[in-house]
Amino acid sequence: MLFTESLREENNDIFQLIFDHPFVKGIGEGDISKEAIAHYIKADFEYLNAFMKIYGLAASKSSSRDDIRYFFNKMEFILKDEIHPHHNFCEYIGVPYESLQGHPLPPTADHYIKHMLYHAHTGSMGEILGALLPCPWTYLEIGDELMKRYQPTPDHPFYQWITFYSDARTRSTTTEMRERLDNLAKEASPSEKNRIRDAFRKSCELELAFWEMAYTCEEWPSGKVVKRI
Ligand SMILES: Cc1ncc(C[n+]2csc(CCO)c2C)c(N)n1
Repeated sequence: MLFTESLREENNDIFQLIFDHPFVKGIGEGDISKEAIAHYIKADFEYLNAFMKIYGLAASKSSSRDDIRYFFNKMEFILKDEIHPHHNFCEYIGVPYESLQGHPLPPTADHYIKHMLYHAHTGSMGEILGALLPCPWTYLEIGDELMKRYQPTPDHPFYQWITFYSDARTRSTTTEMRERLDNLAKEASPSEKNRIRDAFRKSCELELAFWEMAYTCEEWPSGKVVKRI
């Protein structure tokens, strides 16, 4: 069994909890509160910024031009394309995208970003990819699950969102990242493989927690945050 096949199997419990999460089901049903969507976009705009920075850190740890090109292309894809699903959500709630940018992160998004940054700064390339992979993989499977369960047509309010993630490009992002990680795993020691497993599972947990954060409009316990300058 390939290393990433074993990761998928070990974390199937979390994948199923994600498919059954009320926010994710709400995408399929075309019914989510405006507050939850706005909360999601505010955090996810910052999440995508962090994701691009992590690709940059991974590029700085790359030893071949092929690897540098790979991370560069992935950054460009986020900048140019990954914003389309955000636009779909913004149009649905009738709020300009710009007004949802630059907000402080709620605790779960803050945790997720710092978890990825930790592995990017301290870990091997395998560990970085292990922390990043649940992002495209869970969204690809959400897209597939929603297509299967709800068979949305172009008049569905989240048709663009669902088809974006069940599209061939999210599939190839996932497949390429898996192939890179499977190749690295062939050379990895048992302790490194365990660190990759840990990074992967925590990112799966944090993907699930991110949906819950948006659904419950999670805030910091005091209700106050220090604004960044
Ligand atoms: C919390 C959260 N997790 C995953 C995605 C989806 N996503 C973000 S970047 C990317 C491409 C990776 O190269 C994908 C699929 C999201 N928007 N927000």
